[in-house]
Amino acid sequence: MAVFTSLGLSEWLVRQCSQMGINKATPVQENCIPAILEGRDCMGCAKTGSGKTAAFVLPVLQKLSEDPYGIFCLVLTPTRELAYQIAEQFRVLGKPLGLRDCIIVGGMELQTIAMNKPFFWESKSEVRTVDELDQRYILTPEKVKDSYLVHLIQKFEDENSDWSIIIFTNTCKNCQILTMMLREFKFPAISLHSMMKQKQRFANLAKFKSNVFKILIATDVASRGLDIPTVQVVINHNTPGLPKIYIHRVGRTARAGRNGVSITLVTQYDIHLINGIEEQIQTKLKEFPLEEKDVLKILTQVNVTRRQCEIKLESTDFDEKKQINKRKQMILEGKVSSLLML
Ligand SMILES: Nc1ncnc2c1ncn2[C@@H]1O[C@H](COP(=O)(O)OP(=O)(O)OP(=O)(O)O)[C@@H](O)[C@H]1O
Repeated sequence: MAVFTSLGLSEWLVRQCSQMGINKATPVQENCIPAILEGRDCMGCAKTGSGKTAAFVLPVLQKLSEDPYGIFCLVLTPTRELAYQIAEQFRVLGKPLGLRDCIIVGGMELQTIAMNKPFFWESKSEVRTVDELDQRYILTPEKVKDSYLVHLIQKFEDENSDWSIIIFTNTCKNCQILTMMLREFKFPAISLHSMMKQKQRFANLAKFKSNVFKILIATDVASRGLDIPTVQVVINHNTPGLPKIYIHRVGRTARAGRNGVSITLVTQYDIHLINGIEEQIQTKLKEFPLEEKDVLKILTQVNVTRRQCEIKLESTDFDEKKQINKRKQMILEGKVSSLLML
């Protein structure tokens, strides 16, 4: 690993990095920072949690410090939460510059920016090595996905004093129901999905980051880029349909060289999806050992609780299909870009 000064970064930036515990450059930083400093267009591709943000934030700050004038940099992100997270990195690293930033989310038109002759760097492996991330699966019968989940969380709670879990699920409705259900079981759970008001999304994320709530139940709105170093476990409540989504989701743990576990709940109908994932990540998922009889003990209680939560949700105005249709209509009418809907 190279030290930052050897990559051409100024002393003040190296000092800022070391205050954040960043002393040696990761491969994506080592390869991209000099190219960006040379003024070349650059595309960097590396595994999750490997410091891609600092790979562009650092050279941007250096260039800005050399000529601190005007609107210098526009960063586009796939989700609103990520926009705030990246702005925070700019603020922390760029503090000595008195950097001013502006976050724009939702409700604006986007324009395409043309790039020519980019420098392209891709790491050999885009996915985690087994050393850092222990990737597991649990084969579950169809309609008892939820009992396994409750049992798993119970197990983590019993075995660890300090724990934090992200559970990914496929729809906003499922996300909402799972949160209600886990709360019935007195778990400290909170949700994050795109049917929530933005203010609530930020508030919930902040509560999870500060460990007030130890379980975040989220849709794929949280699967890209979120950097919460304390997350030890990612549970896929549904098997992701695409390997790329799997890679992004499980990449929310084992960040920056830390260890982590991912557990994917798999039904007999998802085996082909797991095969596709294993092929892409070139790793065989290992089975997560669980005592089935312990799961069966809570089966009825979990099913009844879930049904009660579904009934409770039906009595509210939570209508995911209606929301989706409304958004599609807005995109069709050109009132908003699909990118800004995430
Ligand atoms: N050189 C470094 N040494 C140690 N930690 C680092 C280094 N660079 C960045 N980090 C830390 O690593 C963590 C992950 O960085 P970052 O969020 O940029 O990863 P990423 O590659 O963008 O991940 P993802 O693909 O999931 O978005 C952050 O907490 C960041 O502060």
